[in-house]
Amino acid sequence: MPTPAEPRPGEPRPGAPRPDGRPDAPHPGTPPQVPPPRAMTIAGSDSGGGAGIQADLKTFNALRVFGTSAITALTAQNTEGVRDVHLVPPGMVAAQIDAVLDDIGTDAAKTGMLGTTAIVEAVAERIGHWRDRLGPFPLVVDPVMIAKSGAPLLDEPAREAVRRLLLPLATVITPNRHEAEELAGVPIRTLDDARRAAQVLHGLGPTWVVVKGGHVAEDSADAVDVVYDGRDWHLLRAPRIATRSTHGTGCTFSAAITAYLARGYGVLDALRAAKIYITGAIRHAPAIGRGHGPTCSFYPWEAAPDDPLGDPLGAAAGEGGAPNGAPVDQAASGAAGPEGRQLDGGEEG
Ligand SMILES: Nc1ncnc2c1ncn2[C@@H]1O[C@H](COP(=O)(O)OP(=O)(O)OP(=O)(O)O)[C@@H](O)[C@H]1O
Ligand SMILES: Cc1ncc(CO)c(N)n1
Repeated sequence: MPTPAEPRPGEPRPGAPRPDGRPDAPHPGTPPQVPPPRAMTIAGSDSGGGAGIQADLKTFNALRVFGTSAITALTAQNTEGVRDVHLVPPGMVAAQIDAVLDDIGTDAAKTGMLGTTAIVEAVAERIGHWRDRLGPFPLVVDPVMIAKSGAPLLDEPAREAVRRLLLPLATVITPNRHEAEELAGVPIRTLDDARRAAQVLHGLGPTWVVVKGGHVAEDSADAVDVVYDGRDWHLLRAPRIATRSTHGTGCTFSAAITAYLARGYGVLDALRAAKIYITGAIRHAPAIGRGHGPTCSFYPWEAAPDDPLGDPLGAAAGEGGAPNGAPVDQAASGAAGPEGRQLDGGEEG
């Protein structure tokens, strides 16, 4: 019988307690674990659990990505509104980012509620620093400004800081109608207005712009998001669901984009997969609270318990060994929504 290999000098014996007191990696006899993709959210806490950090971490988890966080603010919030806000000192926001990225690293990150200019400055500075150290991980900027209930989540002067410091760092920005109007200075009523705003926003430095359509043409049958990368136009189209459960839809959508980027999807595939996810999460929203209820982050587990949204775009979407291996448009041309409907309005001139 072969004798078990002796550990080399300096290596711990399998199963022995680690000198730093941290739990040892796999229990002897268990197969080696492949570490999951990692995603970080830098955002505000929503005590009601439907938006902000909570929506982001639930979404990362549902999409099988290990989530980490830096909290920028505490909100006392529920489905009816925001009762109070307590901002985290910018140095503490930076310390959370440093603690996570110094040890755990990340495969993608997103920002949500940032509150003030000082927090925007701290976040932009630390992201620049850690991208220099770790490599240029993708960053999704959801330029959150006001809650659905109307409460401000970013003060007026900080908008300029978002425009100047954060948008140029972004791989993808995901403004809703109001945020796109504010940042681009373009009023939006129609999809053509959204295209005009996307063009202006692209000029501010992000690689991809998604102007979300939740609040554009609200009487139309579909919820359509306009996508622009400086060269090509795409539409993310899905049926508009008649519901009051739309609290945190923007957070959940941008978190899903971040999760798919962390999993190695190309940007357009990540957007298409995230659109499928948010549509399903809205459709399966639970009846929670008296106001605008949350969406259902874990609906894929109920629909297919053995394969929760393994790959909504089909095997071609390029996870694992061959990220982005498939031609993006070929992969997406087969992407049907939860209704079996085509989600992508296709390329446009
Ligand atoms: N009723 C709906 N039915 C289907 N999709 C929707 C609906 N409302 C929003 N969406 C989609 O959800 C995503 C988020 O868009 P939305 O414009 O609601 O973000 P938001 O206003 O930033 O949300 P929030 O402020 O609640 O976080 C987009 O893909 C949008 O098209
Ligand atoms: C903390 C937080 N972030 C974002 C939003 C936007 O939905 C919210 N309502 N609360």
